[in-house]
This record gives sequence, C-alpha cells and structure tokens, in this order.
Amino acid sequence: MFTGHIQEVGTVVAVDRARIAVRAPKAAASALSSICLNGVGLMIVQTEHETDVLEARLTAETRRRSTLDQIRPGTRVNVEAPLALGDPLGGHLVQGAVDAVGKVVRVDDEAGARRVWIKPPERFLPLVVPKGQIAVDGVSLTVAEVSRDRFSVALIPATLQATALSELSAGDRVNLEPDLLTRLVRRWPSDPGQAVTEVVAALPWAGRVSGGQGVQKAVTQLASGGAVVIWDPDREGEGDVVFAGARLRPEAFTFLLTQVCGHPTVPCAPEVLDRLEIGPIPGPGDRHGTRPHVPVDLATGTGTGVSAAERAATVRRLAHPESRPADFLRPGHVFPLAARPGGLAERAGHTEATVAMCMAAGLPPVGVCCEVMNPDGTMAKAAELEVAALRWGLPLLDVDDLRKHL
Ligand SMILES: O=C(CO)[C@H](O)[C@H](O)COP(=O)(O)O
Repeated sequence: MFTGHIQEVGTVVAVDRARIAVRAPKAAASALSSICLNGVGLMIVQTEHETDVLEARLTAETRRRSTLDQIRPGTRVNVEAPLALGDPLGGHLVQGAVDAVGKVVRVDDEAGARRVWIKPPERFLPLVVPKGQIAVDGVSLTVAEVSRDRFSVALIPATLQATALSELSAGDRVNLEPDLLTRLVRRWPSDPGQAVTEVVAALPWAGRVSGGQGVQKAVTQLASGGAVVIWDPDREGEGDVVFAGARLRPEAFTFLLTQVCGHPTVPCAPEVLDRLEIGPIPGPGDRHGTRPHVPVDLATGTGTGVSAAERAATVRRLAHPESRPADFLRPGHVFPLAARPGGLAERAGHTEATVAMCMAAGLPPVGVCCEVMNPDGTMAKAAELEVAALRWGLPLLDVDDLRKHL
C-alpha cells in the first residue's frame, strides 16, 4: 500500500518487456521488496547499491493497463516506497493498481497553481469525485473539477517541485487510480453511497451553490434554458425545479413530469395575469399563501392540452410579451400562480423566487416550478435534493440566497 506522497523522482535507465530499471538513490538505499513507479506498484527483483539502480518486474498485464507500455530510458518517474504500519498517511490510500490511462488535454498556469485537465476513459469518470482524491502517476491529488468528459487537478508549487508532474503537457498519458473508498463503493451496488458516486460526474456547476456567485451561476443556467433547484427549508420544506417560461422546451416539461414528479405550476408577475385576464381561483387559498389562478390551455392547440409539448407551448405563450387574453382557453391544464407585487422582499415563496430569477436572467417574468418528489411519493428534503441536483447536473440553492443576492 502507498499514499501518493512522492519521495523522489527517479530516471528510467533500462526497460524491456519483462523488467524496468530505475535510478532512484533514496529507494535504492533501503531494503525494499516493492516500489511504486508513476502509480504502478511493482515487485523489486534486484537493487544495485553502487549505481542506485533498482530493477522491478514488468508483466504483460501491467504494461497493458498503464503508461509503462511506452516508457523509455531517460524518462523521469515518480517513486514511492511502500507504507509500513504506523507510517503517516500523508496523501490517501493508494494501491499502486492503475485503473485507467488518461490523456492530458490542457495545462494552464494559474495564480499559485498549475491546472491540469485530464480526459480519462468514459468508464472511469464515475470514479472521479469532485473534491475527492485521485492518484495521477502515483501522486495523491484532490480532484478540483469534474466536467462531462474530463476532470482537473491543481498542482501547487511544492507538488511541481517534488514530482515529475511538472513535466506534463497536453497529449501526455498518465496513470490513474481512483480513491480506494470510491472504488469499493462502486464495487458493491447495494451501498447507499453508490447513488452519490454515480451522480457526481456531472457539470461543474451542479450541486449546492451559495452566495452571490452561486446565484449568478443559477441565473446564467436559467437564462440559457436550463433549470435550477430552489430549496425552501423553512417555509414549505420542499425544493422546486425552476425553468424560465420563455425558454421552456417540451423536453423540459417531460423532465418535470417524469423525473421531478411534483405539481408543475407557472409563477407569473401579477401584471402578466392582469393583462391576460386570468383571474384568481376563488377561495381562502392554501396553507402557505400561494396564489393559484385559473388554469389555462393554448387556444390554438389541437390536443387535450396535457402533453408536455402542449403544456410547454402554453407556458411559452404566457411568457410572451405580446400574448393576449384570447390566446388561452379557461379552464385548462397549465396552472398559473401570481407572485406578490413586492417579489421576494414581500414573500419568500417559490412563486416569487421563480419570477425574480426570470427577471434577473433578462427574461419575461414567467417561469415554471415543480416540487421534487422522491420515487416513494414523499417530498425530497435537503440531502435528497442535493443528490437529485447532482444527478441532473443542476445547481441547488437556498431561497434565502436569492433574497440576499438578487
Ligand atoms: O405549486 C405549489 C403549491 O401549490 C408549490 O408549492 C410551489 O412551490 C409554489 O408555491 P410557493 O410560492 O408557495 O412556494
């Protein structure tokens, strides 16, 4: 077992199909039986103390699964001696068992660190967890970001100085070993943690976001036709998936009906409903002061008004600045809600949050919100919402953040 803390950078002096010889003075000075070279755990067969060269056995399996298939004399490699019981775990548990070879796709020098983007094989991506650990050429690193087909690590100057990762450039191949715990969780599907590991290979803006920056990410997402999840922990204790009405595609409505599974409603600024002569549903209203209005369908529709495509078209027409009262049949199957005139300052409901976000996105003040329901019919709470947001690749933010930063 290793920990991904590199003790020295060695130099390959000879390699063939069955063995690799590396000059590594520190390792050669100790009586070792195994060694980790660029993340590959190998049996040492011989150590020449006079030349500081140790020789390790290579198998066809090792060469097939790692970058050691193409390694050449002169290549500098990361060297780590095995952990002994009681040694500090400076990095994380590294087995020296390479799972995949990734390709460096980009190297950016940033303030204080060098960011390296690595594209692993697709099968490996679910094992890469943002802020989790990964061994890259045997070096224990924290995953900075995970995107659709790649992830990044930030190399601090100390790592650049102490390892051969400083020599990486676009096009290079690297050995990858996932964090042991992630690997084990994936191995036993009944483990409850599996859901999380399955969903985290999502967009970099997915999952919980907060503060002004989080609100900005969410607004950008909405403006481009995407969705955000708004969590209201105190009032309703429910989370809604929200889309902007003007950008609503039929697929988005299908997603609400089949994945989100709550009751899709259409928050509107009150002046929109006044203009369209869509009145409130009479009655005292629900427990939370939501203001439901008469449901509508698009008058030009040809079906029942229920299909995802028809409901999306009805919502887009509600959001259209030039829509008129005659554009809608009453009652129908799309449920408008009226936001308070004072917006989020007056009431911190999903209705007001949806309208406020549409406006912040520079779009008409009409959106769709739909509560996230668990597969068992109960309403999703904080942890379930976070897992759902990660699985769907959506940002999740607290309604309170919207109040503060919109
Ligand atoms: O549709 C609803 C209730 O009918 C939902 O609860 C939705 O979240 C909007 O309501 P609110 O503004 O009270 O959060």
